Amino acid sequence: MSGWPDGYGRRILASVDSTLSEAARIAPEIAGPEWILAHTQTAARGRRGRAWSAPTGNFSATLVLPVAEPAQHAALRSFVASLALYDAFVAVSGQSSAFALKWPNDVLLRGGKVAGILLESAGQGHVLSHLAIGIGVNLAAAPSVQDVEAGAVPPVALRTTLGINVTPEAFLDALAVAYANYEAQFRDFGFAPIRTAWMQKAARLNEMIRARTAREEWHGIFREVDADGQLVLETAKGRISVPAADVYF
Ligand SMILES: O=C(O)CCCC[C@@H]1SC[C@@H]2NC(=O)N[C@@H]21
Repeated sequence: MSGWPDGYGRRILASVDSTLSEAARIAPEIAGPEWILAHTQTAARGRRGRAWSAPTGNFSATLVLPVAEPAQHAALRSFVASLALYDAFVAVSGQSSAFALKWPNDVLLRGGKVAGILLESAGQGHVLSHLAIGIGVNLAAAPSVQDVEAGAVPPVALRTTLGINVTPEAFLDALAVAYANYEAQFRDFGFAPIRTAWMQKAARLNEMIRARTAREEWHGIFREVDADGQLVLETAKGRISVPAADVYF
């Protein structure tokens, strides 16, 4: 992969509180998709209000997309972004079998978490005005296992796991090209091909997993991701579709 995709802008910051916060600040003034890359974030956030470790050398970026569509449809871009991340990892490492996708939107490297995605959005009612896709990749360093929730997959870094040094800028080049390809596919053909491609790279498909929210927990065989991006589990009480949860192996 090489070059930079047509129609996508790029801003590179030395330091920012969070590229997601910066995305919210610039969203009203942008006319097209814009990548924001920061070398350091001082207040990076992860899913479910968790803090995210973003030291210099790791990849911290947000893609801001002006969109005028229902939130449910826009949210499927977490799968678009996951696929793009997978392709970017393959492009920079030359390896594919080491990587897998964990529902809803983590990337695993040899079973450890190497990247995470957090979507944020703004708009009026059910229709959005912009979507921000925040992406963090442990290129150089991963937080220690004591710093993540008990039972979560252990964090890993690309450098220490595969011995590969990749700069955030080089990773952004690969990711931006891959993202633009999948975004065009999503725009032209909808979620179906994205869903199929995602499941081909899914971790633990047809295996027993646990899905947990603040209120409930389910055990079941991970059968598929449905047409709405929900996790389909075959439990002792039958098939269920889970719209949002944390997954444990
Ligand atoms: O919890 C997760 O797995 C999602 C982590 C998302 C982290 C990225 S780093 C760039 C962007 N800015 C943030 O504050 N968070 C996201």
